[in-house]
Amino acid sequence: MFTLLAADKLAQEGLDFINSQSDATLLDRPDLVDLKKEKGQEAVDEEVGKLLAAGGVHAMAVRSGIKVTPAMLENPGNLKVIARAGVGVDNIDLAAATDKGILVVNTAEASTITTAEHAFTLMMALLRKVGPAYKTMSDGGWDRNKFKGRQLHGMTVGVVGLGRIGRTFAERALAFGMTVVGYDPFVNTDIQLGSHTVKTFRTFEEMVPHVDVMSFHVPKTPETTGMLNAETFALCKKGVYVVNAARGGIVDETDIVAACDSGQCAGAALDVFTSEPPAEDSPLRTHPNILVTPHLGASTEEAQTAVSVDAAKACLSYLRGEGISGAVNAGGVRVDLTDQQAAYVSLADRMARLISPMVTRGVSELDIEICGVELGPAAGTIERTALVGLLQRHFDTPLNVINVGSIADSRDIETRITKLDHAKSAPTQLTFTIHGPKGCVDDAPDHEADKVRKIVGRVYDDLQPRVVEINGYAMDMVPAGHMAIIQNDDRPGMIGLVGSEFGKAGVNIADMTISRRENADGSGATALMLLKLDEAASYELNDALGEREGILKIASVHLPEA
Ligand SMILES: NC(=O)C1=CN([C@@H]2O[C@H](COP(=O)(O)OP(=O)(O)OC[C@H]3O[C@@H](n4cnc5c(N)ncnc54)[C@H](O)[C@@H]3O)[C@@H](O)[C@H]2O)C=CC1
Ligand SMILES: O=C(O)CCC(=O)C(=O)O
Repeated sequence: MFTLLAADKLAQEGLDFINSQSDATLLDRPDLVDLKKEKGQEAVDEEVGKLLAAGGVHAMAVRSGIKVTPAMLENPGNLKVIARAGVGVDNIDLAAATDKGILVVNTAEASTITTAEHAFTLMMALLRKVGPAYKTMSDGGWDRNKFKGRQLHGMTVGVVGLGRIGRTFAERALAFGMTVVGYDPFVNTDIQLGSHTVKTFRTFEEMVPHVDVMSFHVPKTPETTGMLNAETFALCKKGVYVVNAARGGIVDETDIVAACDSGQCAGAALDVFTSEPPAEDSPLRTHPNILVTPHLGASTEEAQTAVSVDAAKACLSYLRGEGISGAVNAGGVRVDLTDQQAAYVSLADRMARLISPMVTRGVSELDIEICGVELGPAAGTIERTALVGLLQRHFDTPLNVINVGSIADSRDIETRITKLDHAKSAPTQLTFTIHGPKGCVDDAPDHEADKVRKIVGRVYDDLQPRVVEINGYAMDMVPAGHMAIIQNDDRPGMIGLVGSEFGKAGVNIADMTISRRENADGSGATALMLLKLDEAASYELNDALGEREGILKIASVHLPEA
């Protein structure tokens, strides 16, 4: 049974969806938003932190009403996924969630049209002075001269951020007879919207002198914060209009008040604020040329229903292993795999765990060769799974496919994936080659092949995983259960020696495969034994065997049963 904590005010339809599922229960806590207003974010951190630490929450959905902070996620219990019912994830500490292995998803598509419509509404209302005209009338007045506005048709609007909402806004502006230009560092050419070409500029500074109105549709990042400020206002036409329904602070709040005072800005419409709600005495609330709405961009029945249902579905789909949609922090990871792909992901886990104890000097590079086009979609999952298997025994932090990428980055571990389209002669298989930090994985490799660790695995038609090679030793064994890998001189008596040490320790050898590799200088050969055991080999047994003449290396590992 999965429990979803609705830690914000989510539309009923999403909550009803959770309640309608036989494997899910709902913990609806819209009061957390009021708690934040009354007692602050710390009180929310404490309250949600307690709920999570108790272990009964598997998924959490939020809007922008509360923040998801590192303090809240200190001990996340069984929390596996956080869904943002909306687009902007700036209220979720992604690094903290990623470090704890928690998937973060958003519902990016569901509120696009609604938000673009709100930005467009703000632009129209701003240019026709609808806000102050309404205020005058509701105060009992009537003034037709004071509220003369401007016509959109014929004006040039600059769209900052040509993603989903920016383009949807642009389409509407074109329909109103505006000229649309844009700036987006990730859009390198002019874009075609219907029969219209939207000219794009290389920099924001190049665009602003050309526009009568500008509208922001960018995420809040270090690059976008304060991008419209006193300096860039100075480059604008006098009397420019500004719309911000993206995030507070993208337009500098002090500088916009100054620009509206000086007339450099004829008027601004803001839906979003650096601090929400803004202070009661904020000049943004009362400036005659500033129109404000309380973060209503996504607030329509249609969008809120859609984001709430999408968020609930995304959580359950991940928890059930059906798929990941809207992932913000899990690039390339998929859970909706075919049986064959899933079998190769399981093989990757086993191969990495098996080889992990033989990597004694750390890892600097992992080369993953995936032979077989049918495994292509699973490449990201295979990569992350291999890293988890390789690194987990060396870390106290629980690793998973979500957090392992950032942990590997923080340790300068480079992963390279080569995808090969197998020819008829080459079977579908995975090969991992692990390089140590100083070009070696081993303190004193006797053989060139032991400078790296290489393991090759395949899955046959029975979907059972097989290891077919370790460092040049050919074999064919299902890696499962308690296992030991022993490298020894290839000479008579070694099998007996190993058998008798295990026998003395009372550990039964259930299966054994032996492979021989010639020494490069022709001086003889070494062998690799891969043993399946009925129970774990103790440290003492490993130590005792490791001391025996002719035994070069021994490592043991426990893998899931196949
Ligand atoms: N007011 C509200 O209630 C809502 C506000 N939003 C805000 O709208 C933003 C945009 O949403 P979508 O269009 O769905 O996102 P999107 O990801 O489809 O588009 C964002 C665009 O911004 C561009 N961009 C990134 N850095 C930039 C920079 N320095 N300068 C110019 N462009 C840059 C990206 O290349 C991308 O094309 C969200 O990040 C969110 O903050 C979204 C929904 C509701
Ligand atoms: O209504 C909300 O939850 C805010 C929507 C929003 O800002 C977003 O989706 O990014």
